[in-house]
Amino acid sequence: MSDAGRSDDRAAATDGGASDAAVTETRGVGDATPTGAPGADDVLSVRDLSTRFFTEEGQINAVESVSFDLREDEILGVVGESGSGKSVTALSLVDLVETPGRITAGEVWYRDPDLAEEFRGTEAVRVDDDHVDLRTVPPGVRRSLRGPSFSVIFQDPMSSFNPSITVGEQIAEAVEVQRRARANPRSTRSRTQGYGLGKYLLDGIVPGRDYTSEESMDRAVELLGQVGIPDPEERVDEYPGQFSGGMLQRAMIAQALAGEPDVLIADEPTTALDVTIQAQILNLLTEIQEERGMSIVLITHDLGVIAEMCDRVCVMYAGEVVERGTLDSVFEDTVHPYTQGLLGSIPDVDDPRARLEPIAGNVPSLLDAEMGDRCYFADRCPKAMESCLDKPPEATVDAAADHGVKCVLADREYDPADALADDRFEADAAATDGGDGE
Ligand SMILES: Nc1ncnc2c1ncn2[C@@H]1O[C@H](COP(=O)(O)OP(=O)(O)OP(=O)(O)O)[C@@H](O)[C@H]1O
Ligand code: NI
Repeated sequence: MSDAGRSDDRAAATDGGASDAAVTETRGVGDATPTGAPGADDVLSVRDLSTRFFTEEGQINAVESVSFDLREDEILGVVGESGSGKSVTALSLVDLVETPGRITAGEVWYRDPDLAEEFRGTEAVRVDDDHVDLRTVPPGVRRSLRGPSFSVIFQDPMSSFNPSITVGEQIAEAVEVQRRARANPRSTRSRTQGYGLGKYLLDGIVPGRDYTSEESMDRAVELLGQVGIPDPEERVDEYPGQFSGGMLQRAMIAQALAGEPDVLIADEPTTALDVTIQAQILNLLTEIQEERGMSIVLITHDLGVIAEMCDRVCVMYAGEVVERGTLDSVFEDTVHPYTQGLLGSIPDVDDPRARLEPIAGNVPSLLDAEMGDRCYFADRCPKAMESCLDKPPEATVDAAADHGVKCVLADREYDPADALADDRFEADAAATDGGDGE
């Protein structure tokens, strides 16, 4: 497999063509590496998405050329340690990255035949069959999709409620936005006008009282009940501050479901909850997903949750997707030592006394200046070799299982004789500082 067409420049993320060259050569029949146009059953196809934060300390590469497909009716798990770029990826999908952050490259193809029809032939908007690259549509249209098309359950429930509006009104508003969008699917303008209330107070718009219909309020009560909030008829009139963290988390899930979105992005939706409720909520998500045919991106630290719920999985490390594929293939034919490490840290249900083995070392800072151009996991990797000082291209493990990995072990066995000496990283860093780039 040739590495030839590969640009060494990290900025190659902005130049999909060059960085894809090597990947294309490794592709098998099943289109394992998501580099081409979105497939017909992909609700969402992300290509080479990069998001950076431009801070005083320097440029932080929070999301580094991430690509994946979200299929219709599937749950895609995104897993990785703290700081691996999961939340920033989620925010990037819905265009909610805030300054000093910015999406610097990539495509976010969303399947929406009406939208595609509306923009087909326009110059600035990229359309591919039924898919539209959301990065190229006007920002107002992008916002209008939040709710009826995309919903996000954020890690921090406080951030998605306005403290001065009752929980019920905010959920009812999400119901109304969805109803308007459904009533008028072809008109982007009507959606855009509908946008702005409920959870979109992120943009500082506050709905007036009595804005929501009784019908939507009834639906809000129903949704609160569904997510396990006791006495929903009463709680619906309370303010977010009157809810405990766990209750608010559930209310946020109700709010996200109110829009009946095509795509639900759930960022650690149950971290704040106790184990019983956690299981309840996850069951609820699965049920609703099956009932409504929704696609879910489920972000979690917990590979156990992934194993239970997901069809497909993306493993993130240091801003990159390092291994991805169907659950079975990634769990059974694991290639990346990082994935192996995460799997090793799942509690063994059959043997509760089994020790957890967290991966030694820490996630790198993601500061561009400190990242270099090699496998980012190499300095924690029990199988690091000399070749890991070069950036590994994504290789196909099993095309049929959509299983790809960024690791040299994809096509060679680990040989302890090749083990990398500990001081090689410093030597490599020194060489990079000396400016050996081409
Ligand atoms: N507002 C910000 N300003 C600067 N850097 C940021 C900002 N938000 C995120 N980052 C950086 O982006 C990186 C990825 O963060 P992210 O929140 O996506 O990680 P995560 O995988 O979701 O972690 P966790 O599991 O803890 O939620 C972090 O290392 C952080 O340094
Ligand atoms: Ni996060």
